[in-house]
Amino acid sequence: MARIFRAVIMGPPGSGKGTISERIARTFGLQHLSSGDFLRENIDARTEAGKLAKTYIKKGLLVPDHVMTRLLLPRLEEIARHSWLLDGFPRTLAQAQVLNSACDLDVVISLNVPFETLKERLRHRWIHPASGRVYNLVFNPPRVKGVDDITGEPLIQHEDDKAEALVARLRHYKDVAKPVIDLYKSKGILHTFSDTDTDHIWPHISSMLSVKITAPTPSAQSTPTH
Ligand SMILES: Nc1ncnc2c1ncn2[C@@H]1O[C@H](COP(=O)(O)OP(=O)(O)OP(=O)(O)O)[C@@H](O)[C@H]1O
Ligand SMILES: O=c1ccn([C@@H]2O[C@H](COP(=O)(O)OP(=O)(O)O)[C@@H](O)[C@H]2O)c(=O)[nH]1
Repeated sequence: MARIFRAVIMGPPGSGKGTISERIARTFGLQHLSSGDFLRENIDARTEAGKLAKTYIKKGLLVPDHVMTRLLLPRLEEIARHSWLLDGFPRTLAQAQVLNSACDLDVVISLNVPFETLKERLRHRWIHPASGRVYNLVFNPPRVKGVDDITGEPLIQHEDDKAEALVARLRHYKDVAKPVIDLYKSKGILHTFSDTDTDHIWPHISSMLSVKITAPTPSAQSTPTH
């Protein structure tokens, strides 16, 4: 049986986590779990956690750690027999520590994209809210302007993708993510990719994952075969 592979992708807003996650999931057959999409599903389904999360998201705040972990960990257990890629979680050191005690990660991908590029991308980002599909008027425009390719439904723009809010958002991301990145660096599982373009980063991520996904686990290597 193929072994289970667990990966996390991190990066500031607009760094291409959603775009790259979609490619990773498609190419390597990993289940993609986006914390933002999962929260929105819970909000739409009016679950208790969804109702609580909405009060924070509406104010532009992070959802408290205990709410996030209570929501995400059971979902991870449900898909425990699959290989997965987590996008948007963990976001804080407390979340990383809880995840740490629940499972061993194989790889953490960290995206490093210049600020000017992030600003430019988010200005042109349009989203199909029901599916989480992401477009960019320059990079990957929808076939028909303002409309989702698959469903034909209207696309929307996030309020906080406006340039004015971005500096604060990025600063906040850096402060919160730094200890998480340091933790994964110290564990030797952090892989950082720096470029202005997902299409340039993608071949490097793809070849790194090809090697890691087919490599035997250290425990499998040491287990004698009978
Ligand atoms: N791990 C998390 N911890 C706390 N809050 C979270 C977490 N993941 C998502 N959220 C909340 O859900 C909101 C939407 O998340 P989502 O990842 O879709 O977008 P974002 O954080 O605005 O960034 P991006 O532009 O990278 O997509 C966040 O603004 C935050 O309030
Ligand atoms: O090389 C790239 C990668 C992404 N994008 C666009 O940049 C925006 C942010 O990407 P994404 O939502 O994947 O990033 P995230 O916020 O999830 O990290 C989206 O409009 C993408 O279509 C882009 O223009 N060039």
